[in-house]
Amino acid sequence: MTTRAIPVVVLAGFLGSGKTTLLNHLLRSSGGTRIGAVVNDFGSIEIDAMTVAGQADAMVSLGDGCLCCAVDTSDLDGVLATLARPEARMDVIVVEASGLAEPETLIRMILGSAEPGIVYGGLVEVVDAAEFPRTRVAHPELDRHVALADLVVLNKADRVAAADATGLLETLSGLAAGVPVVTAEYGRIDPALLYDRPPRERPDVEQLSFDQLAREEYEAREAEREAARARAGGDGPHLHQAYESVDFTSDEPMDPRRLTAFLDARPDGLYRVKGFVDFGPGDPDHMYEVHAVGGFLRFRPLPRDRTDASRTQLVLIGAGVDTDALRGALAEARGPVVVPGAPDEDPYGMWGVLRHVPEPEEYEEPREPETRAETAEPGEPAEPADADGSYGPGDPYDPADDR
Ligand SMILES: Nc1nc2c(ncn2[C@@H]2O[C@H](COP(=O)(O)OP(=O)(O)OP(=O)(O)O)[C@@H](O)[C@H]2O)c(=O)[nH]1
Repeated sequence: MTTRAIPVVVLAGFLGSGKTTLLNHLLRSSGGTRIGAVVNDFGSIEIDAMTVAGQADAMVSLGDGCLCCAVDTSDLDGVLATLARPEARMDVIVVEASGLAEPETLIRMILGSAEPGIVYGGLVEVVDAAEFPRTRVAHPELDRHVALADLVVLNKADRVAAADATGLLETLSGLAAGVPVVTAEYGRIDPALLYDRPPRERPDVEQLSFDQLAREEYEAREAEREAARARAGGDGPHLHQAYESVDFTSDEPMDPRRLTAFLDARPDGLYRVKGFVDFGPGDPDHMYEVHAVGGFLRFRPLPRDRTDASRTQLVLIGAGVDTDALRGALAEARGPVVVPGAPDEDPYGMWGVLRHVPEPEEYEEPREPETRAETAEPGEPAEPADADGSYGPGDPYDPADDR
């Protein structure tokens, strides 16, 4: 029996570009390919890890801080060694970098890994179509990240006009000369772009030449880039140097009006918010996943019996933000707990949240029409609650739509 080296693919992209969404798409559409996921969260609450857990064949979280800053690379080596054990039977390992990571450093760490069972499998750079023009101005180093990629995914194509998407594709193709640039919505790319489908029984000689070629090609390209960087005066500042994160946890439910007022008026520098919110009596049946990226804000209801999240856990990431003020504002947005049916109950309190809930069709994997008909229970509504497909306060949120 031959043992082939397992490709390690690095999934990078600026804060909120859609890396976890893409990783989850790969995991859901793996079609038998065994994927090991390594997730590196920037904050100490591991929101990404919680979102990915349960879907991967094996998931390891390397939390709190950018992996690329680790002086000691043994953490990553240890994780790769565990996932590469023959008993784990992995076909591919995907390392999701934090949104502030330097992909270059991560690639070097993988190439320099002492683990013989792995081979560097390429860099996928995810770009947020709606935010890239702005973030690129603030962070010119993003151009360098795109240039390093082996595959560029122009994600969130649904958020820009077709003409803007075309312009962005041209820009990205110019930056990443010679590599594929694909557009995507919710990270739905063809997994074959990243790895071969179960490449189990390949003859020795083919495996060797394939892996060897990939490495040699990368090393030649890297040497060229290294020389170009040295001529230009080095790597420049790392993204995460300017950013700070605030973690917030509360066992007390959050007040929907005060939390949405805070989020709707969030300071400019606060680029990313993610996590889970418990609105207590505001919606006893659901926890809410929240995401803010730049000017974009979304809540997504998660039936309580189908999520491990049980209390409010938020990570806020920004540059030039007053972290104490953020903590104070979040503390102010807690409770008081309203007793259902009591006179001071706020029946419209959740409206501000529901305004930011997308229709499930927007973010779900497309389903075959007959799948829904087959899985529907007798009497279960076949259509969303309202004629326009939206959910409003009082409408039952159908857990089947979360599937
Ligand atoms: N409209 C739209 N939203 C998207 C798309 N892809 C992802 N999102 C949303 O963007 C938000 C951030 O997505 P994530 O996958 O968490 O982004 P990330 O890159 O992992 O974020 P960080 O780990 O914080 O850097 C979530 O609300 C996603 O549902 C897309 O193609 N279109």
